[in-house]
Amino acid sequence: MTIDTPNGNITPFYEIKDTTWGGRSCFATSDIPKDTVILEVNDTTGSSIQYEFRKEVCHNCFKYNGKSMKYKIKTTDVEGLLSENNKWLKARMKKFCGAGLWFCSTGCSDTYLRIPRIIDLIEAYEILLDNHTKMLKRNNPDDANEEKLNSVKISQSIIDSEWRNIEINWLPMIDKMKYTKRQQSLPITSEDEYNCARFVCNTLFHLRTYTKDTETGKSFWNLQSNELNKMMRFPILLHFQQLVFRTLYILLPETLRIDFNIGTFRHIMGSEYGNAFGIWQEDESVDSREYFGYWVFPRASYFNHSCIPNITKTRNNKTMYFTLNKGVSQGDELCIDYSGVLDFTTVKRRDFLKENWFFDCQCTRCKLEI
Ligand SMILES: C[S@@+](CC[C@H](N)C(=O)[O-])C[C@H]1O[C@@H](n2cnc3c(N)ncnc32)[C@H](O)[C@@H]1O
Repeated sequence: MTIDTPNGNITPFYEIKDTTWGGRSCFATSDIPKDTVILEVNDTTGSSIQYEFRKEVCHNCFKYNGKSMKYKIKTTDVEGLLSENNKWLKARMKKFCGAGLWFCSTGCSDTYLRIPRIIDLIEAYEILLDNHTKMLKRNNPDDANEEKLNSVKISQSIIDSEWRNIEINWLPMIDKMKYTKRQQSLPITSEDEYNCARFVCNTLFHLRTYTKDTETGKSFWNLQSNELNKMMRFPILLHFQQLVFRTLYILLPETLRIDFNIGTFRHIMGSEYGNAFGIWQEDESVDSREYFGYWVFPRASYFNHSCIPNITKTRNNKTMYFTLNKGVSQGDELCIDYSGVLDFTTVKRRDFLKENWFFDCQCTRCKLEI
């Protein structure tokens, strides 16, 4: 059974309500039989393929066969899509490198190229690729400083004040600079920052479609942010985020920079920590499947975790399905498994959730076992 509602975007199977134990959660609105697909989503607001899989995973359907994908976007594919606004790309067409996108078939690259205004994202990706190629030739000072950057003390006021510093001092300084001087102010970045910058571009691009008056856009802006928890655990992330922000502020083309500001950037990053789903290899067991990257589906981000989940997540190409693995009664909480460690002992499992997801699990199994 799949969802079939008049507007296709609100499931009739559950309602989202506040709880006293774990923020908002989803509750069945009626008795629902096993095997019902209670949510089906393909409206990602942002996705990212891991750097090491960038050539081996199709950027359209996420197919993987252990080898480099055969198809890249060609200059001739892009020429017809260019508009007045793609000034950078127009000037650089002869040197076009494929924007770091690989596909399993011409069908997949054609489908990708048919996404409305995809040229704006291709342009941003190509700019980042060009910058990354230059960065590869430079020594990254952070490699030696990692330990120091990870020992910084983090609190909400420290995070806020670091961003205020960027806003008050760095932005006005950059705004005054001419193009060439701005380029010289680009920070040195590595593969991780390059990949993260691509994820932010991807999100900015999708948020043009999923505006605040759409169900997906509304859900995106309502996502819980895990900025503080994540940075307290990995202090280096504050420095990392600022490198990505500064890179994007200097490089983003006009078409994607309209809604780009510190607030949006922090929400994109903060909500990714704790809400993103893994893009896992299909048709492989949990123990041997590859992790290709992650993506955000705001409408699917209201499921809490349970160590005896009643929902199973699956992926088919670009769609995720949330299917009941047992029958539920009206009012039951509907939960997924975040962790993949349900076989661990109670203590280990709870420690894992605390370490990686920053919460003390309040599910019925944990309550029973402790
Ligand atoms: C993907 S969100 C789920 C929706 C979230 N409750 C909300 O209001 O946005 C994940 C967050 O929900 C909370 N959460 C999820 N499962 C939980 C559980 N079993 N026990 C306690 N808190 C939980 C944690 O704060 C976690 O960071």
